[in-house]
Amino acid sequence: MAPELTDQPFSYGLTARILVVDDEPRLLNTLASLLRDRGYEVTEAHGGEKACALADTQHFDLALLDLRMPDVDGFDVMAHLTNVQPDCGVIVVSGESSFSAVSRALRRGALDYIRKPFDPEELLATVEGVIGKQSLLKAHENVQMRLEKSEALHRYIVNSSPDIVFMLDDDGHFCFVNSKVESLLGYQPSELCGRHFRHILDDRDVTRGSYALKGPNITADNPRTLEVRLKTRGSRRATRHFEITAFPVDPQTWPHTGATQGGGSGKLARYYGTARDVTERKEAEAFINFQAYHDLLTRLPNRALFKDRLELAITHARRSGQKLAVMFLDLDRFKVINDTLGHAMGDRLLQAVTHRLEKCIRKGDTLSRFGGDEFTLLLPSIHNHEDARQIAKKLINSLRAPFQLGDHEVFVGVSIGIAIHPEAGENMDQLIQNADIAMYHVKAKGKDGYRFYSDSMNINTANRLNLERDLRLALERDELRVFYQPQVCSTTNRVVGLEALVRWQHPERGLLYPRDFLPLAEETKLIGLLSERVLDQACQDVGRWIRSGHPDLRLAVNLSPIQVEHPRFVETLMQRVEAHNFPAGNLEIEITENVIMNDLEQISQKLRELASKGVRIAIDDFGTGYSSLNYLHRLPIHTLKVDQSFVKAIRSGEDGACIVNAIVAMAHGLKLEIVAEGVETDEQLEYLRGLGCHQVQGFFYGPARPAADICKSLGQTPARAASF
Ligand SMILES: Nc1nc2c(ncn2[C@@H]2O[C@H](COP(=O)(O)O[C@H]3[C@@H](O)[C@H](n4cnc5c(=O)[nH]c(N)nc54)O[C@@H]3COP(=O)(O)O)[C@@H](O)[C@H]2O)c(=O)[nH]1
Repeated sequence: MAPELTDQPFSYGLTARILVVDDEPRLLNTLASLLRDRGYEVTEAHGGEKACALADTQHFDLALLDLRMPDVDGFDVMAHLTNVQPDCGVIVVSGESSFSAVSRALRRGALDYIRKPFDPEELLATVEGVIGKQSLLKAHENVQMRLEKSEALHRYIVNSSPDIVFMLDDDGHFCFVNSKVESLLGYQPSELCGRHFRHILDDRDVTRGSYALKGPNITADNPRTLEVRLKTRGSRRATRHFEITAFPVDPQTWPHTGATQGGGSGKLARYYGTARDVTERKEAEAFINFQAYHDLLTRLPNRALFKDRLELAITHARRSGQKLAVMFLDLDRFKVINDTLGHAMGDRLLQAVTHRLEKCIRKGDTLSRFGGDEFTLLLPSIHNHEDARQIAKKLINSLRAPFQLGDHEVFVGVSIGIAIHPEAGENMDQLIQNADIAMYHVKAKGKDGYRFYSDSMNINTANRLNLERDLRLALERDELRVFYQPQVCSTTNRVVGLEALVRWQHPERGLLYPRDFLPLAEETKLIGLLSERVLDQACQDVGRWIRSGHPDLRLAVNLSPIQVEHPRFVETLMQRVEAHNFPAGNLEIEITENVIMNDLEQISQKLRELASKGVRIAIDDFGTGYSSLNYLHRLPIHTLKVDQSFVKAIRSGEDGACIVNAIVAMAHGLKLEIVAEGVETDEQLEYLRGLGCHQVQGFFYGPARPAADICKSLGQTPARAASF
């Protein structure tokens, strides 16, 4: 027995404290002596009033109570004791023998009844019996209380666990689940009990999750751990990530069956464990992972992920014998917009561009942001070049419409280089590099277009470095030459103009053509210096011829987009022209439509400035670029140069020639001069004459030649190439 377990210590056996109440002093005394002799701690109360007063101040385990007393009777004392000391047992010792009095006393809570006069032994036996019962009851209450406390403590600990705590039977039905399941997933523990845990597994994890407990080797030392997604309750259909650890239940230590929260299969609990919510960790991991492989601004795959996918696609293409395409996309005019409107607008533009580009591709394609305004696109399975061409056109067209950035309407274009596997590269690096090289060729040709990589574009890195070094030396050593190709009046056969075309007299490789070194000059920005040299030389040569009797002779010079886009373009050009005293009215600059459209506003301003100084403007390769006719009458344009490809088409019949017809008719309508390029045959010349195209240029009259040759021929009639 453990009396300290009670709130008010109970006096067991001989140490029990007994209150004896009677209005007869003699009887009171006898009773008290009898009990004291047995070792009880006895307090005497002479009458009911005294008894109530004692009960207010002292604790008793038992009261021996006379019923019939004046003023405050036994029933009143019982009522008072019930109030102030409900644990105190009562034995009625009374002369009252009526059934109703006895029954009333017992109903009011008396534990026994002894009739006066009493037999001392019987009385002591009754007292002992009642005290024994009392202490048993008390002990039971204590045990009960301890159990309840212990149960509450364990329940508190289990329910306060940050994890879901569960027990499952052999089939995987819940036997128990703590209330954490409600705050984490929204289920009531009672609704889960008896249900299979599959019920809360996310559909994607049902198979893996269901088999997780099937393994034979789950032991206390080798618990089963797995990560699964669990469904939350309700219509949100959200899932959260959990790390589950399941241990086997030892039937020796937990031999109980069934559910502890209602329902249940009645089977033995087989597993117990915890499910820890790791959603935040998983989301953080997913974010870190996303960040490592994606560009956060556009949310596109980054360079690393692109390379990874390309590597896989190449392996697959090799196995299946299929082709794949890599495109390198570089935005035109992005830098200007970014510098003018600020980086925030630049970022918005990149997002909007991404959005449009994404709409042009299929699910299996990979569009990535390679850096800055560069994107790469992988088309993992194409049939032929035509497939890639269609996509490239789609991408270019998708960016044609203006972008609205706040109050600003801006235009961007895109230059696309395409490398097809396996022709344009066997491995990942080659393909990306070659697509990049092809893209540079688009840029050099006036941007906003696409080109397929071809071997002629490639100069490997070592060659590239050598070539760059050689080109710098060429500028120092004055190895660049300016050749001139005549522009001839088709009716008089007289030379009306000369197009300056650069050549490089390489000390080892001989005469090099622009295609061999201009892309590199553009890339390395040597184009500026190179163009200055060409212009200086051409102004000197042609200026001399003008002064020596050919006052109307026109000098046509090609300009690189990089030159035109330079903020000090007009100033620099005019400085050189004036330095050579070259008449501005004899100078015609050739630019492509794409250069104009790249930055219509800026370029128009520059062209107007030049035109106001007398410089003529020619649109080179007309018909191959934007072909946005709108700018023609808004800009000070003097000449349209019909591209060679249209002139070549003349020989293939009427269909091929119809573009030339249209361009010439339009030029007449707009009162523009027209020069047909690439004229090689009589047939082409006749056709053009017939159309009223009065100026022609091409091998028919001869290729571009050095100044010395031109000098000799000037004034002569170059009827055929041989005479020029
Ligand atoms: N920025 C600068 N660009 C320049 C300069 N010099 C040349 N270029 C650009 O290089 C392109 C190629 O020039 P080139 O190899 O000299 O070819 C020119 C002619 O040789 C060629 N042509 C002329 N007639 C015919 C012909 O009958 N058939 C035929 N197959 N080819 C012919 O065409 C080129 C001239 O074309 P265009 O410029 O369109 O008038 C050249 O296109 C320039 O863009 C330079 O100094 N700076």
